[in-house]
Amino acid sequence: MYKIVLMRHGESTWNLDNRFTGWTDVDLTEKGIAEARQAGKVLKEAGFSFDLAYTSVLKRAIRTLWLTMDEMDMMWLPVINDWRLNERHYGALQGLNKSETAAKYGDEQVLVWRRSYDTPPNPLPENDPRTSFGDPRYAGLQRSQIPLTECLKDTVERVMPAWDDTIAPAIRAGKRIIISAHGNSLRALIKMLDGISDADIVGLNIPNGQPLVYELDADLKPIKHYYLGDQSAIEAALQAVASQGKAK
Ligand SMILES: O=C(O)[C@@H](CO)OP(=O)(O)O
Repeated sequence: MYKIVLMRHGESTWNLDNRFTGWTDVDLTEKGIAEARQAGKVLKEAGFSFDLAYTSVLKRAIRTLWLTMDEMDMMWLPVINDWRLNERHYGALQGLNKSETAAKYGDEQVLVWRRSYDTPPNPLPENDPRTSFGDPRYAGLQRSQIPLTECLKDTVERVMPAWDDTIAPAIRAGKRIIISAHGNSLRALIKMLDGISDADIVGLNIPNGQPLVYELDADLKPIKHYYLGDQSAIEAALQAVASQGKAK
């Protein structure tokens, strides 16, 4: 049996402002920093240790990992930064306030943009200053690999090769891993791991900064999963994420 830990970054400045974030590289708030440190404490108390970490190339996930590892006195842990673990690209919605967008277009439309499997928001125009073309962290990619928008299906299509090519082989080789990533890149991974249907994935939300343990069998199929920490706080955090896209 293998055990891996998935964790969404702590609260970011744009989570606090309730803005669509996607590939925008915003940092953690003070609360996000505290959540990341608390995650480290909880993991340490539960006896976890790791051989390898995976994260995205976005600082909210990277810093969450650093802070969690600092609490565990494991700053030495090897880290693989993989752009394929980035948040789902939110297209032209990036930067807009979620409640204001719901007031303008309706809660249902915003739910489709936030949670549907295959409906992407409108893309960023190619010449929009918010695109990631020219950003040195993506210098190794083809232009066609740098999204202008994504639906969850598109995110699954880049997260899965990261799982198949690097993460799954490391787990099979006996490495104890932690993945510090994002709400929707983790939804993509969990959809695949648990075989969640396109319809049911709409209801899956991931709270900030809470370690989520997956126990996997020899074929890397999930046996069970559970959040570590205060279960009622986690439930409240899940409901709060679900409500972010409502007008009121
Ligand atoms: O804005 C985003 O990029 C994501 C994660 O914070 O938000 P949502 O939960 O609306 O998909």
